[in-house]
Amino acid sequence: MTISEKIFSRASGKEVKAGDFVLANIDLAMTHDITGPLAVDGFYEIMEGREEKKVWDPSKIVILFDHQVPADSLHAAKNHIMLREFAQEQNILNYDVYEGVCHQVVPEKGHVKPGDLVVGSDSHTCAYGSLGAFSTGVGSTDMAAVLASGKLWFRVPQTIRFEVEGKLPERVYSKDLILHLIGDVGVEGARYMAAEYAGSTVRSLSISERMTMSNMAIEMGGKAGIIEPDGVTEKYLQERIPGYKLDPEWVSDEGADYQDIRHYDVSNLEPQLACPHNVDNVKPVSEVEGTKVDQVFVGSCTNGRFEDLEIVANMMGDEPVAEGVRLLVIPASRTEYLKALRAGYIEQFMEAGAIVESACCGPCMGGSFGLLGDGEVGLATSNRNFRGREGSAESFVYLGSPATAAAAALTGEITDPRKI
Ligand SMILES: CC(C)[C@H](C(=O)O)[C@@H](O)C(=O)O
Ligand code: SF4
Repeated sequence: MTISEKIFSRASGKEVKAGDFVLANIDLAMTHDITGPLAVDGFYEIMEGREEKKVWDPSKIVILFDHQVPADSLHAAKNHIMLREFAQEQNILNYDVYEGVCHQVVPEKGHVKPGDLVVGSDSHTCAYGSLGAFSTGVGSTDMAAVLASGKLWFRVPQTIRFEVEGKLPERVYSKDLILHLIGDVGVEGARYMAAEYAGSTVRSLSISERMTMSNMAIEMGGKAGIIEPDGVTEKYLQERIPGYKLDPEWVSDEGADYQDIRHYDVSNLEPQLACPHNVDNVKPVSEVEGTKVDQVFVGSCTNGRFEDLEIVANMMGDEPVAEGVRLLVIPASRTEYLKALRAGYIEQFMEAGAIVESACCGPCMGGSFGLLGDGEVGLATSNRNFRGREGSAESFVYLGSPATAAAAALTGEITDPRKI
């Protein structure tokens, strides 16, 4: 069995394999300020006529505010009021108004562990696969059903395994690797499959770097982006769940039935960029060098952690942001912000002329602020570059690693970070 088949077997109480339809028990459900209100409406619709209108288990629900914080419109403010009231009424204690981007906060607070079945009403919920959970995004109506019953039906997905070997060269990171994989298989390459990342390269990555890879599984159509848990996972969890011990069950069996196994050697991988307007339009940075940029955005659930900010800070040193370029730095959570603050990086960014905002999604999906205007070019460490994603439909978004972002912030154009 693959790790995903094992998780679905446990969650549905019977042995299942890829292709089976199951009704599974959910271990954790996450919703946020954009998709939450619709899920809550749906929940009350399901509950109509019942005397007790209670969620299935308040301790297994997490509600976070991140896409439009602080409220950037009256509509957002209304959504926030509704969710706060819902959390209070339902006794949902795991809710927070300004803790940061959901996909950073959920693992950071120790809500997810290997073997869990997690759903979130956000497509990048696949990020928690970095901890060996089967974690996937669902729509608000599915979330309504989960809030009411704690169950959801699934077709157990096939698995596509990515075996990655070799040491990542200097200034080449897990973001470059995942972009490379997406470029290779395409935006539908893992459609409805669990993307399983394995091999010595993946093993050598920190949880932060693994999160970047799991986060972007959806950009190849993946249902999940799962990494078998190991000592690195155990250590991360022990810092969050006192006494946590890794259960050796949560790995794929030798000879498990895969849809496809793909092999990669990253020893010579160059820094990669997803070019406008699709995440699978991936090219080595060297091919796009010299393109002028108007805005560099360092942040999001993909690459807004302390480690990412550290890469940018180290590359920038005491150099200023290039003239005419807006560098927008938005840490992914309050915790990551504080770590960067204490390390002196926030001060460094401010001195360099950057705009530093508190933890939220920022311009990642063209939400609250930092939008690109007609004809403008942005380079972002986030995960999507669809037309209009960060503002104007006439703007252009490139996606790259924090190092590639730092290089562009320093030079004002797309630059190979290995040259800095
Ligand atoms: C707002 C939400 C539905 C959306 C998602 O599901 O991914 C957003 O987070 C995104 O990244 O596009
Ligand atoms: S940071 Fe971007 S990708 Fe992540 S949840 Fe927010 S909008 Fe979605």
